[in-house]
Amino acid sequence: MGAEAIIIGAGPAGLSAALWCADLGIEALVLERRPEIGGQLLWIHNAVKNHLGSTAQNGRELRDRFAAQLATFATPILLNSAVAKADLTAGRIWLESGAQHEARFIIIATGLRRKRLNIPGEREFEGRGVAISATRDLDSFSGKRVCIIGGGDGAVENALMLAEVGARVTLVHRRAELRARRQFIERLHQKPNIELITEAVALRILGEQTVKGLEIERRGVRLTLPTDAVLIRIGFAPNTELFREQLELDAQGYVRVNRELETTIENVFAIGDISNPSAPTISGAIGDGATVAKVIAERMRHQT
Ligand SMILES: Cc1cc2nc3c(=O)[nH]c(=O)nc-3n(C[C@H](O)[C@H](O)[C@H](O)COP(=O)(O)OP(=O)(O)OC[C@H]3O[C@@H](n4cnc5c(N)ncnc54)[C@H](O)[C@@H]3O)c2cc1C
Repeated sequence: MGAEAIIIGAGPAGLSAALWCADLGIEALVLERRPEIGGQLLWIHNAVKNHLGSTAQNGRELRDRFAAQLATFATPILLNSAVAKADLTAGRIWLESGAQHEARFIIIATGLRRKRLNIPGEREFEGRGVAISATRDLDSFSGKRVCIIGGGDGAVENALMLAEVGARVTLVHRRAELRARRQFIERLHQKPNIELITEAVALRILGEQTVKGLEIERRGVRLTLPTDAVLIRIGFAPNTELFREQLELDAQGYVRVNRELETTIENVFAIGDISNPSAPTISGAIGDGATVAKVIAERMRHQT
């Protein structure tokens, strides 16, 4: 028998939906494009203290606990299985490999990705001085010049962490005011090795074998900041391009859902960060997984 529900994405939302489906007797199949489950949990390198009922040294530790709990059920989770195409009305999904899956209920839990600037040099120097993902090896930046682009929590927190290991940090932000939380901004102003450049736009990343500079434009004037590394921390975007033609999205690409987390297509749900632009959290994603499974169980009960 095929699955009754297909869950796309194995972050907290998808894993919670899988757990609840198993508990409620719904046959589910999870499709995850990466080689391991966890979604953004794998990017959390600090302690997770705000998840009720369980703290963790980092997101990976929390992920391991989710995985252990899920392993007590027999829900199939296909890794390296990126969904490439979907006919949501027909409940049909195609993987990049060409394999096809079908189910009456589709649960989309594809989460967020880090935004890129799409400027010259960004892809060319990625891994050779340019970083989009989280910075783990902080000590390697000691004594180095680092430009960080962005003005939210991620950018300012990274600037503080790097300043603390002795990097010379320039924070480049396109607006006049930073968007980060107040505690971060107060600490930023106390660090002599962080320079803040506001109202500036990054134009291109320069280098040869490795990064040598960042060209920016500020109030109509172009200048090059000499630097050893460029970290891009300009926020997140929802992974919803695949469904753009079929679902109703808001201006930022987040899926619009009703109170049952159902999209504009019957029996197609969007849960977790992709339908929650204002408050993306682990707890919220997990709650969505529970809600969607309960809604599906109720529909199945009334139709059998
Ligand atoms: C640095 C950082 C720190 C954070 N700290 C906290 C914190 O302290 N507390 C807190 O509550 N929240 C925190 N968050 C937010 C939290 O991690 C997210 O809200 C949560 O992970 C959202 O879960 P999700 O399942 O909706 O999406 P995600 O975790 O993004 O998972 C989505 C999954 O879908 C997969 N996917 C995407 N497209 C496809 C496709 N086409 N086919 C198959 N699979 C696909 C992805 O690979 C991914 O595994 C933090 C986030 C970050 C980045």
